[in-house]
Amino acid sequence: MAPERDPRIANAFRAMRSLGIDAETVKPVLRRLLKLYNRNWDLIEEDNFRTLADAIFEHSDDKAKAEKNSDTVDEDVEPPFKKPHRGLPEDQVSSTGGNGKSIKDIEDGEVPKSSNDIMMVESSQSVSRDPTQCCVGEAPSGSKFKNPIRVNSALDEENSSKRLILRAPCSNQDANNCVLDPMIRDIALDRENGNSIGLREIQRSPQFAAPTSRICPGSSNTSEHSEKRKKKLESGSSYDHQTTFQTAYDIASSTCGKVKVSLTCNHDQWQHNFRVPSADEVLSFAENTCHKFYETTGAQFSLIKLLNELCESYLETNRSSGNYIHRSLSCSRDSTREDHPEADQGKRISSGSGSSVSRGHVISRDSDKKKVFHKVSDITNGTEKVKISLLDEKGNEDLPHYIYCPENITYESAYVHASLARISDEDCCSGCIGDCLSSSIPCTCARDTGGEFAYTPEGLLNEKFLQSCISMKLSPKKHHLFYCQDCPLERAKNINMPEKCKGHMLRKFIKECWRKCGCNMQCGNRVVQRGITRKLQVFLTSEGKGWGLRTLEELPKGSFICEYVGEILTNIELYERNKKSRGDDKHVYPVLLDADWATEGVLKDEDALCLDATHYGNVARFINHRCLDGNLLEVPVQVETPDRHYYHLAFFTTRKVDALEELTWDYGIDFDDKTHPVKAFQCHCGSQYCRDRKLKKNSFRKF
Ligand SMILES: C[S@@+](CC[C@H](N)C(=O)[O-])C[C@H]1O[C@@H](n2cnc3c(N)ncnc32)[C@H](O)[C@@H]1O
Repeated sequence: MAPERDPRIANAFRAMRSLGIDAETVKPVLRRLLKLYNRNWDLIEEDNFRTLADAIFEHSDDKAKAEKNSDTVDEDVEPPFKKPHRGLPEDQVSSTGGNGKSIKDIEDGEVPKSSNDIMMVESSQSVSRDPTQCCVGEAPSGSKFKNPIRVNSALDEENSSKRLILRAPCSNQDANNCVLDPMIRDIALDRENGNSIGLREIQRSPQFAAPTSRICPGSSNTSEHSEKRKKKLESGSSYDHQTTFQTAYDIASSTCGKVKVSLTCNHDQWQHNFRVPSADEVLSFAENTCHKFYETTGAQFSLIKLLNELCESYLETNRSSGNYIHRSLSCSRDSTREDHPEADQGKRISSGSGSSVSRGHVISRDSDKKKVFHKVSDITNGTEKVKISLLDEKGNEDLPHYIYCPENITYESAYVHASLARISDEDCCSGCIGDCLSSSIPCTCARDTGGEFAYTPEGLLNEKFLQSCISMKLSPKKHHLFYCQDCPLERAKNINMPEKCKGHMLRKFIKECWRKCGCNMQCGNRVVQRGITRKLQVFLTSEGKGWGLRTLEELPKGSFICEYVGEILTNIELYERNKKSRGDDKHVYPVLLDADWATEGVLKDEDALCLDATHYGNVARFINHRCLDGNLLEVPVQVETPDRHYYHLAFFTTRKVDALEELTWDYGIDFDDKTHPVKAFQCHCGSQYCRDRKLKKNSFRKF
């Protein structure tokens, strides 16, 4: 062994002792390491003797395994790391002995007796989510620990995982002091356990006093890394901490191999659940993502070909212009890896709604300018049955700021009264069973649609109903418009001298079966309430309309897409909001629920409602306007209340829509009316019937 007075040896023992590792355990491992590293102390001392500590734990692991394998182990003798906890039921706190000794003792060749005890939580246990500190309970009866266990939780930034540090006072010291005593076990928080925080023991050894810093070998990955590291050491190459926890693949290459795209992953060995995927797995996953989000549906598309071409382009660009476009590539030049800091800039960020967002850089070949693109895999945060992605391939727009909400929510004063008592026998089909559409005689819920259901058995809007709605909207002749006696819109503008009502469009309602009906949720007359089922995507439009919504699949005529969801506001509240915003907002998101305003003489303010999706809304808030020939039609749907001041506004396709087509509807804007709550904008709908374009033409003629 090394000379006893070598201060580095003393330091090594001291460091291990502070981790609760006794000298007898340290000695053989340190000796082996010194031999292995050719007495290169730098490697051993690095990171506060981390390598030494690792090696000790590996050694103990190996020893335990060897003991287990050779059937010589007495069943009652506990292996050093896998010892079952005695005297306590599972999921409970247990104690174990530990040894501690001074450097002096070691130098004297003496192994000191156990002086400390530790307490630890084993397996899963629910604890409070207090972010700083909490008590998880009293020590169990029979235990010498009389004080509650303290759990400190801390975010381990290096490993992006939360760690809990458990501290327990020992029996032979003052309890208050003991909380600060180095009798601490680190316990990793099992994040996959969701709300019930699970604690998993990382390390345990009867001969160790509680370590003061974390050492956590034991995952399968760690063994993999240990193997790799051992191989490296055996092959004589110098051991480098940096490269040990990296995986690097060359993914693609130019034909001559001069330019390469490689993938590097820095995965710290302490990150428990990290499984190193193969290059093939990564590529096929990425290729699927490309198909899904970038619509690279052609069979000829291959990500690997694309990346190889990228490498070729690198050379080509160099040849032709002498400029580099390499900034987001990791490029190997003459077999020497070059580090490009930008290569690592694709980050996970969080949008205002809490959605998980990928952000990265797109290389623009023309300008050599990097742009930021956004991809959100699910803007609904899991609140809808289907995921809805968001994609900005152009990198021009900030992510939308709002909170995704799958259902309407009352803001303040709106009167939305849905009660079972209000639903009369004529408003439900309590005698029905199963699917109302399968019955030979349509039930009472079809009464409002002329005794026929509005839906087909395939869940589409039936042709007759759809056509009559479309024709009412396309030609709102006089008898399709109604005029309020005392229009809430005009009243909001001037309560004392309201102007004459400008008219509201008459609508056909669908009435869906609901809670008081005897049918089940799969009944064909429950389409809107079952929610979104189609594959949709929010994307950045190229016509300057901002974000838009498109379908990722072909949609038959009459398909239900989504309903318009937002805050339920009274018309007055909307008016006040609009006044406050002073027209500064880039986009506006209100729709009026005015389909039934004509049925009552004078509508109360709290009954004149609208939906505003500015702050809270669903995917419908992204649907842009198109004059007259939009491929969607909005239909009022009665679900939970026969009171038609409040209803759902559902969108159905007016024709077959191809995959990737933008979905649009006619907002019914009067581009001349500057006072309407749905503010007119400069229309870029592109329709030949564009009303705004006509206005421009007209005003042009005037001049
Ligand atoms: C309900 S939002 C639609 C989503 C919006 N494009 C966005 O980026 O969030 C309505 C707003 O979109 C814009 N918009 C919708 N249709 C448009 C069109 N045809 N031409 C120009 N802008 C349009 C207008 O700014 C309008 O106020």
